[in-house]
Amino acid sequence: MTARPVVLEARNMTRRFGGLVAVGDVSFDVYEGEIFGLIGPNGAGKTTLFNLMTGLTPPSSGTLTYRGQTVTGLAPHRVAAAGLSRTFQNIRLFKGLSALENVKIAQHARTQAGLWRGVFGGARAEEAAVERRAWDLLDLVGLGDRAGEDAANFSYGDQRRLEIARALATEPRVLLLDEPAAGMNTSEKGQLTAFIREVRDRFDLTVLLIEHHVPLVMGLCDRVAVLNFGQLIAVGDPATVQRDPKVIEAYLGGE
Ligand SMILES: Nc1ncnc2c1ncn2[C@@H]1O[C@H](COP(=O)(O)OP(=O)(O)OP(=O)(O)O)[C@@H](O)[C@H]1O
Repeated sequence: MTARPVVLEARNMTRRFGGLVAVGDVSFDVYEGEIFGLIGPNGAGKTTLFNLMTGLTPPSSGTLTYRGQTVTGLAPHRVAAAGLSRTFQNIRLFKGLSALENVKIAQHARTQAGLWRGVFGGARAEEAAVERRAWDLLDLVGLGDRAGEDAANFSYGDQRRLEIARALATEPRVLLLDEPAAGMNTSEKGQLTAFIREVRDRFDLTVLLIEHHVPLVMGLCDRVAVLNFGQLIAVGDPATVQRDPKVIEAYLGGE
């Protein structure tokens, strides 16, 4: 794993909210193609760290570089355009719009740029390509036969799949998933490991995920980082991290 190129370098990332250090001096590397899990007790700073990495929250200090390019300080849409795309703990679909429309909207930023670049293809060709790709993505996440349905009618599991399709629509190189199993039933959770691996392989992605469901993290992730009170207390392969006394203490002491 360590022979692979580093795609993300987090260096001393810190975020304070008043007197609270939500994320304190966090540094780690993520290697190309790995599935990297971020765990920790409630309030440990996981979502804040994702927000710092994707431009939603500016860091108090520290940097994130993606393939050598500093992405901290960029607006969220610029971070996405650089290749980092994410889903949210609280699902952010457009309710009242169909699954297909939800995916098409997510492609919008990319295709506008493409519209100006495309000398030979007109708007109609562009629209057809958007539509085709949206269908492909829905097929991939197993929702191809429900493309016309209102996203509001989907189960949690299906809404999360649709969110992943939307994230993939921006053609990311790195996919950040905030609690992909939240709200899923046991059978949906069971399918999620294979699904995330399939998405990683098919799109040649690096995947970061926050997840509370420990068996899922342990069975899915190549490496795991553990946050506790904003501090990174362990990074390593799942078996080693699970045995780490600091990690055991954080979970037993915190919950
Ligand atoms: N915008 C904010 N303003 C003030 N405090 C915040 C803000 N966002 C997060 N915090 C605080 O920062 C700390 C870390 O929160 P965060 O949501 O990142 O943790 P988490 O590990 O993602 O938690 P959970 O597992 O419960 O989702 C918490 O104490 C939280 O209350």
